[in-house]
Amino acid sequence: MIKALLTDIEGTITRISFVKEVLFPYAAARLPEFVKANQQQDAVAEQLNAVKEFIEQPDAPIDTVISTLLKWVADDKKITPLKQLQGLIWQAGYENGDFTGHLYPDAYQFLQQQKLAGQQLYVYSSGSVKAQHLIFQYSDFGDIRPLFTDYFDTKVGAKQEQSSYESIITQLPFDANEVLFLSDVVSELDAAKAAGLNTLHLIRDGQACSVEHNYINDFSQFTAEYLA
Ligand SMILES: CSCCC(=O)C(=O)COP(=O)(O)O
Ligand SMILES: [Mg+2]
Repeated sequence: MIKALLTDIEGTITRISFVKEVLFPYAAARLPEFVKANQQQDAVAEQLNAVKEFIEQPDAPIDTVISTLLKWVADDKKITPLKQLQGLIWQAGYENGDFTGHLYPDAYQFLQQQKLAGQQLYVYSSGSVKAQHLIFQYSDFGDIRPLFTDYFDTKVGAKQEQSSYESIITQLPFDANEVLFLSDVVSELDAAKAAGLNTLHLIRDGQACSVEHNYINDFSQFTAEYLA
């Protein structure tokens, strides 16, 4: 019996185009200036050092670090230091009202209903925990952070890795078979399933079908059978 839901963000409860056409370009446009202006701050310096470590160039100049980060943005790489820096940059965008966090109305209604019904709600996204807090604090439906019990990002590992889900489960008061993972990406669902979690595939365009996982096109199609 399902006691907790673990949800992805982009493509599952949030429109992909909001992330790719609003959030990513906003961060990319401001990243060089942000990094140069804040490179001495601990939170930023830590991520810049992580980039240098990743590219195995401990003495890389700041311009090399910035061009590496921008290449990762262009390639949509889910590499932890990039995702952490994006979260820091998005803060100003949300606070200035440049955008609000997109949430599908059916997803918002679903999350509210499940919370009211007693499910614990958790988030696992490649976006940093800070970015997750921001999208929910400044969501289209206001501050919805109270819906969620806890948040996980790539600090537990990549979303395609079975070990990431095993690590999350060790941090929850539930067994893997009591958790339902929601995502739009088959490789993530495969990894979660291998770790013993239940899975539900969100296929928002309504065209494809899923053979390996239960699937729905939006949360209006969610039924109690997925909680059994
Ligand atoms: C927290 S909103 C930004 C999401 C993001 O940066 C991203 O890469 C999307 O990853 P997800 O795991 O939510 O599909
Ligand atoms: Mg996703």
